[in-house]
Amino acid sequence: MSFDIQITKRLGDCTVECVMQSDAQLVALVGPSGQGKSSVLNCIAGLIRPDSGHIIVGGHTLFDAKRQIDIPTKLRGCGYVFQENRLFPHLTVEQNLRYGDNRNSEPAQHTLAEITDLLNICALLDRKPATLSGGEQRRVAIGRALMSNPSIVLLDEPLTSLDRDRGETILTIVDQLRRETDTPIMYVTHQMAEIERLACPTFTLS
Ligand SMILES: Nc1ncnc2c1ncn2[C@@H]1O[C@H](COP(=O)(O)OP(=O)(O)OP(=O)(O)O)[C@@H](O)[C@H]1O
Repeated sequence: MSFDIQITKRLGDCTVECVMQSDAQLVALVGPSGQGKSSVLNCIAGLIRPDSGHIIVGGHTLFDAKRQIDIPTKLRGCGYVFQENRLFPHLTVEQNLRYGDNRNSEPAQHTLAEITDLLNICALLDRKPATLSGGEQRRVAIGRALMSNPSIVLLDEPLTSLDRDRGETILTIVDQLRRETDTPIMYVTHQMAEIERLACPTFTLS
């Protein structure tokens, strides 16, 4: 099973509950703003700790409260594309990409050349993030995530602040990732149009 998740996490006054079981390589997590979607991604990435439950992705148990399993963040292999990109402003695009370079001992799934080609960012390698458009920054952030040889790709509202054409470019890249790799991908959005376009199983939080 690609995703077997059942967690609760208290955030301030509310408790987020996520239940997700799917064999699909790509799943979407949808819901209105403030419902806890990013917090679920943070739990999967190991940035915050659920209060209860388990997280199993691609057959790997990342967290299990009962069995006292809590794999450290750096060993979880999450390629996380944050809503706000979080590129390093003092590094060039190439240095940002190489920061994520093959952070585990597995053979690299993709070379720098393949990733820059896939994302159409070859011409940007010497530029700093501040000189890039929103769509270019998002593609570099996706590239950095892919360079880490991820076991899971987490995309947090990747179309935020992009116009329709640039958004479509990102959706095409997600489609390509789905076709060309078997890496589980979780796609967070609050836009039903994106879900319809990706045609993937969709989960909500309670
Ligand atoms: N450390 C925290 N302490 C208290 N409340 C928190 C904490 N982290 C998040 N929250 C609250 O939990 C709720 C869920 O936040 P989260 O960012 O996960 O939602 P989201 O669904 O991803 O929202 P958006 O779509 O706007 O990004 C929000 O109300 C947020 O204010």
